Amino acid sequence: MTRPPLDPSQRPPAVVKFGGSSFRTLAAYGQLAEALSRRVEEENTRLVVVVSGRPGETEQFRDRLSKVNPHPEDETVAGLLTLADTVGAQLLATALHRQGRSSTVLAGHQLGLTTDSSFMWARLEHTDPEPLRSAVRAHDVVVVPGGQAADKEGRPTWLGKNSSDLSAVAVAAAVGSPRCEIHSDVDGIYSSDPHLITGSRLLSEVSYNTAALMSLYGAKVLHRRAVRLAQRNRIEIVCRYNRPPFPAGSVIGSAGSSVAAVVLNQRSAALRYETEELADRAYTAFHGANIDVVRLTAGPLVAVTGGFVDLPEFQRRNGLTPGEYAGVPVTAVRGSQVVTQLAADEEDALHLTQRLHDHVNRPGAGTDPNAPLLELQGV
Ligand SMILES: Nc1ncnc2c1ncn2[C@@H]1O[C@H](COP(=O)(O)OP(=O)(O)O)[C@@H](O)[C@H]1O
Ligand SMILES: N[C@@H](CC(=O)OP(=O)(O)O)C(=O)O
Repeated sequence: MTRPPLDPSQRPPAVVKFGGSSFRTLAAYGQLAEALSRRVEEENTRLVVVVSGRPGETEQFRDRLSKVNPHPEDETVAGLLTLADTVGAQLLATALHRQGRSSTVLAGHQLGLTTDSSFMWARLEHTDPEPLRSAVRAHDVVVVPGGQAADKEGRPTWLGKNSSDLSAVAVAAAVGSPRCEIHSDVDGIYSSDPHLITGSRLLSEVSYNTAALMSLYGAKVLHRRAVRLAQRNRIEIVCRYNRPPFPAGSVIGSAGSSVAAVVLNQRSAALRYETEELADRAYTAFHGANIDVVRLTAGPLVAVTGGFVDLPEFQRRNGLTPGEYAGVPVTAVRGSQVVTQLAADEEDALHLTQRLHDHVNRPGAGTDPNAPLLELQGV
């Protein structure tokens, strides 16, 4: 006797995220809706799909806002910049409806994710899983705009720039899914940015600690707080390419061998302060605001990684003596060791990264996590 298939509304849905790079054309919405619909049928599963706005759209909103008010209050920034992801979610939902697929959009204030009231880089404080779970019971596909949440008063908050990964992991935790699949224009974490650095290698198994470390120093692909939230909830992150058949490249979990990687983010900036004490104060202020920042030890230096922070305005608002621009940090990572060097500008950072990457991957370099990385200082 064959058993009836399990009712998909009773099982955790698959949680998948598609970054902005998945929606370079409007045709991408229809193509993705078709592929998602097929997955619902073939795997007899329900889906929660977290989507980002189209590439550059969030920044277009920022640009418009700054023309109306060059120093807008955080609440407005959160209210406006999160709209790009709302647009993306609605476009995907309507593409799914066109396929005849039942779907709904759950926006930040409906999701059950409650944050503090810091608006710009808000911290998740509480999750009520019920809104998501009941939407999953009612629809084949629930579409969630990334980066959105709400504070206790129901006001829209923003989890910060590029925070859709964090939304996806928070959603996976809420619906009890053991896995979160993150789709992008790369199929995983590489030993350096594969679009810029020749010879970048795919890292198939990466530990939470290494992924979080690379992200802290500015590697795009995965959001640092998403990795940490996944680690706390034992959720495996599977990185996949964003076109069918969505091949999986890297898995981020508790396993993962020691890797050698070089992190480049041309938007990162190091600031040099007059004294160590001023650098400490600046670090504390950035860190307290939930912005990715590293206190470099080679001097009174602070690296604000990942970009999209108005540094002069942040320092002014926080009463900090402004630091002087000290260059673009480039960081070599092996195991838990890190060495950061400063490049004069974006162009120089690219050359430095290539040199460091060639060096750590030279034949016979080995992967011993305890071998000193300090030798890199002279490269
Ligand atoms: N170590 C790395 N491994 C893979 N990709 C990286 C790395 N460092 C930087 N990147 C960049 O991250 C990009 C993917 O992140 P992102 O632009 O945020 O994608 P999405 O819009 O899909 O979320 C890649 O296109 C790649 O250029
Ligand atoms: N609106 C978000 C979308 C996002 O998180 O983008 P991505 O998933 O492409 O990094 C942003 O630009 O910050």
